[in-house]
Amino acid sequence: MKIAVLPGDGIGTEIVAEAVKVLNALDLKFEMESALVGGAAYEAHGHPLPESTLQLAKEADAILFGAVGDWKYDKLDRPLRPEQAILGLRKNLGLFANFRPAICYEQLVGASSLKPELIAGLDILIIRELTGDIYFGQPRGRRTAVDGHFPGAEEAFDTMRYSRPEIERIAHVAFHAARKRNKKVTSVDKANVLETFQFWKDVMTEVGQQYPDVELQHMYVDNAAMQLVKAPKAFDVVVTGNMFGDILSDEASMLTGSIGMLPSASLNSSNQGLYEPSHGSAPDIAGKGVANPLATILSAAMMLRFSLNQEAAAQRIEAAVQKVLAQGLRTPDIYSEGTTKVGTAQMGDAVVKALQA
Ligand SMILES: NC(=O)c1ccc[n+]([C@@H]2O[C@H](COP(=O)([O-])OP(=O)(O)OC[C@H]3O[C@@H](n4cnc5c(N)ncnc54)[C@H](O)[C@@H]3O)[C@@H](O)[C@H]2O)c1
Ligand SMILES: CC(C)[C@H](C(=O)O)[C@@H](O)C(=O)O
Ligand SMILES: [Mg+2]
Repeated sequence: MKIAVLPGDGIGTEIVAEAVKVLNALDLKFEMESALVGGAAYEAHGHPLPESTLQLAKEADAILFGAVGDWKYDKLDRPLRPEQAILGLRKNLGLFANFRPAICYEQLVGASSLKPELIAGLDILIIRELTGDIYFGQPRGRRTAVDGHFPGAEEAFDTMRYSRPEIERIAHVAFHAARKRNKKVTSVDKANVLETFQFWKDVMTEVGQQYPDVELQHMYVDNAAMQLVKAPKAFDVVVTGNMFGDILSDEASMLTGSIGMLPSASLNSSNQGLYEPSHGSAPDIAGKGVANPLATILSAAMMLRFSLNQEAAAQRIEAAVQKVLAQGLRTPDIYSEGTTKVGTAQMGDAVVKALQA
């Protein structure tokens, strides 16, 4: 079992170190190889996704990824910016299915900004299409406007697009996932305005007919953003495009207490996967030893489950995470009165200890 370990930038290195600690504490044999990615790779090799890093990722059974990005790179040409590394990995490896489960652990009900009764027992799964949409559509760029409100003005443009097979395959992923859960799929779109999302809705409806045992609900994205904080437990599986999924998953993270609790898995059609927390490199807290490593540790559990066929080990990690939360240990992002504040490494150590108990 070969794991490519790509810590990246900012808190990426701190949180991945804890996940690696946890993996090493399992009685399993992994070959782990690390490489630079993002701003760190740009500094060393002049490119955020060097050929050697991409090659390592392609050859591995799974990739454990931290986060990339820092404000100091925002003025670079776009192809050289750290974020292009994660986008390039997703595209090159065909990682089209992004699973972002938002689970509110019993012990964290008080850590969310929402009322406890709204989120207690919450378990929803956001499935975000990850290799299409306005993120990758061509053409894009800058030009002089020939029409619109200001002809002759400088303008920028991107292209939103989805093809039928792209929508069909993510629809099947969502319906399959729902079959193993509460048998409800909410497809989030903006069909009332965008042709891309009318097409999305039509194809979702067609594919849904093959799953008569699963309820399909359509919802506009603006309403979905509102319903997620009004009645989040009404959702089971949420399937949506790349851009809406990016935004709604950050919103859903607050239902779990913190973005530091939201893991993710990005899979391709051969179940090779990239596993990363849903959050970014958090430059505001990087280097302080206070980042929450649990989203990354839980992403490692997803890696064991989805790509490495080690369900028992995945469950051991998840149980260990619940145990440290039950012990009252909290990084600052999930701290509340009466609990014990710990740093990144202490939290990782506690998970390792809980694994062994
Ligand atoms: N997949 C990725 O690598 C990824 C994802 C999102 C953002 N980014 C990049 O990260 C950089 C920072 O972006 P941002 O600030 O908008 O988003 P962010 O997710 O990095 O941070 C948002 C807020 O959440 C907090 N936070 C994030 N992770 C945390 C953790 N584990 N524990 C405690 N607090 C945590 C941060 O301190 C910050 O206040 C940008 O360069 C952005 O492009 C990368
Ligand atoms: C860093 C950025 C490219 C990325 C995205 O928009 O997909 C991030 O926000 C995420 O959610 O993984
Ligand atoms: Mg995001």
